[in-house]
Amino acid sequence: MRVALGSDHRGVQVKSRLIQALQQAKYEVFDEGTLGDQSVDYPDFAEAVAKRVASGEAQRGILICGTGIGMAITANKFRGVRAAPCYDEVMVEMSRRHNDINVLCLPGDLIGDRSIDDMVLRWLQTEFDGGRHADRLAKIDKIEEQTTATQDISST
Ligand SMILES: O=C(CO)[C@H](O)[C@H](O)[C@H](O)COP(=O)(O)O
Repeated sequence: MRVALGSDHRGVQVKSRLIQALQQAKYEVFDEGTLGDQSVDYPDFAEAVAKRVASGEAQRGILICGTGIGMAITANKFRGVRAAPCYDEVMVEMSRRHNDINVLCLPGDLIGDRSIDDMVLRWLQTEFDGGRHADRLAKIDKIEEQTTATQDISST
């Protein structure tokens, strides 16, 4: 599985640690930056990761900023991306089983001493439950199609 990772300055240390853990676990990794601790704008990195996932070049994305919120807002602008901030094991597992999220947004500032590597590996390995949850995701896809079509019409 190919995984794209991105962070802003608040998530860069967590990103480095995760890249090592994922490579050790034999995942193929794209590092979309940032690479240093200078202040940067999280939408730039969320865009890079979301494009990898939306295009199919990566099956999953992981974004880390202070809270994960801005990353999720940005990534969800891309068709086919389902992103959410998750901060503990239960959120991580349910985000896969019920919502089939493909971009995990982590709060670098709030994760504390939790084992982030284990949390992320659990997220990567948890399957979607399907069934009634798939019907709900289909409704979200329909809304996405309708709103995109409306936006296209109003911009002409
Ligand atoms: O979630 C975020 C954006 O919604 C993050 O917490 C950012 O990392 C944060 O806003 C960056 O703030 P800074 O004061 O410029 O470090």
